[in-house]
Amino acid sequence: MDSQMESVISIKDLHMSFGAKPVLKGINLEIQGGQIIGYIGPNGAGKSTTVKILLGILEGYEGEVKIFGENLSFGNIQYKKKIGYVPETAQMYDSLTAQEYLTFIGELYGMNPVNIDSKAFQLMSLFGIGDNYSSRISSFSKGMKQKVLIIASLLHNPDILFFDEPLSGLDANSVMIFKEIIAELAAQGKTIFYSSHIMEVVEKISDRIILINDGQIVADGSFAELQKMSSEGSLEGIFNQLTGFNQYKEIADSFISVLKEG
Ligand SMILES: Nc1ncnc2c1ncn2[C@@H]1O[C@H](COP(=O)(O)OP(=O)(O)OP(=O)(O)O)[C@@H](O)[C@H]1O
Repeated sequence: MDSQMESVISIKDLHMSFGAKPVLKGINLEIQGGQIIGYIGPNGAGKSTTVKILLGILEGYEGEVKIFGENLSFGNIQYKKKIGYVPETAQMYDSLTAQEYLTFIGELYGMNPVNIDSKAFQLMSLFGIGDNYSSRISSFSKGMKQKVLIIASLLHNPDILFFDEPLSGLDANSVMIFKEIIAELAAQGKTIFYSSHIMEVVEKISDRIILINDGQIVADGSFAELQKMSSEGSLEGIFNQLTGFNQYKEIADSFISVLKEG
């Protein structure tokens, strides 16, 4: 079996434009199972656009995108049952209780309602919010909502997980639990596609880091490999260098000057 056949995600020469504006300019990626992929880049670089194409919720791209060997443009959506997703900002049906919401999501994935209920309650309890299982989501704090979103993405035991800023709102203890969970999921062979702007976390958890800038991949390798191609020691420094950014002080000073006007 060649490495291409083993790819869980395969992207070839992916282009995407919104109107006349090119956003993805030839992305090529082969991703094998059992890895945590840190997918990083500046605001507007094209990360969410890539993920939405992989999720099958954004069409009109050029190039070839395959998940589990299945070409997405052929319209077979079975692969979606093997995918979990935590979006950066989510519409959560706030008037539902956590129990109702998770049951709804689990049923969308074809799970048995009894299994969903048992699993969802146990997972919420493990995340310290079991007492809120029957409460409306509208009464939840930001971090509590985020925990429900994480549980919703994992409930059906997917093989690929797409996380967009999954730690948003989580307290330090919950962050440790979450990092451990994803490390164990990757060890089981699952693929984690992890988008975040928190460089310290991406640096630590990722087996492979893909840096995208202006719709193109500008670095792809382990943190150690990225360090070798840069004079910087931290991922934050490598990010600044490879995206050609070094004027943070000047910009901050100008910002303060504008604030002082009038
Ligand atoms: N539906 C849309 N219509 C028009 N332009 C869009 C649309 N979605 C995204 N874009 C544009 O595509 C570019 C890439 O956006 P995308 O959301 O993929 O960036 P990102 O890397 O995820 O950024 P961030 O780090 O800010 O989340 C941006 O310039 C954005 O304005």
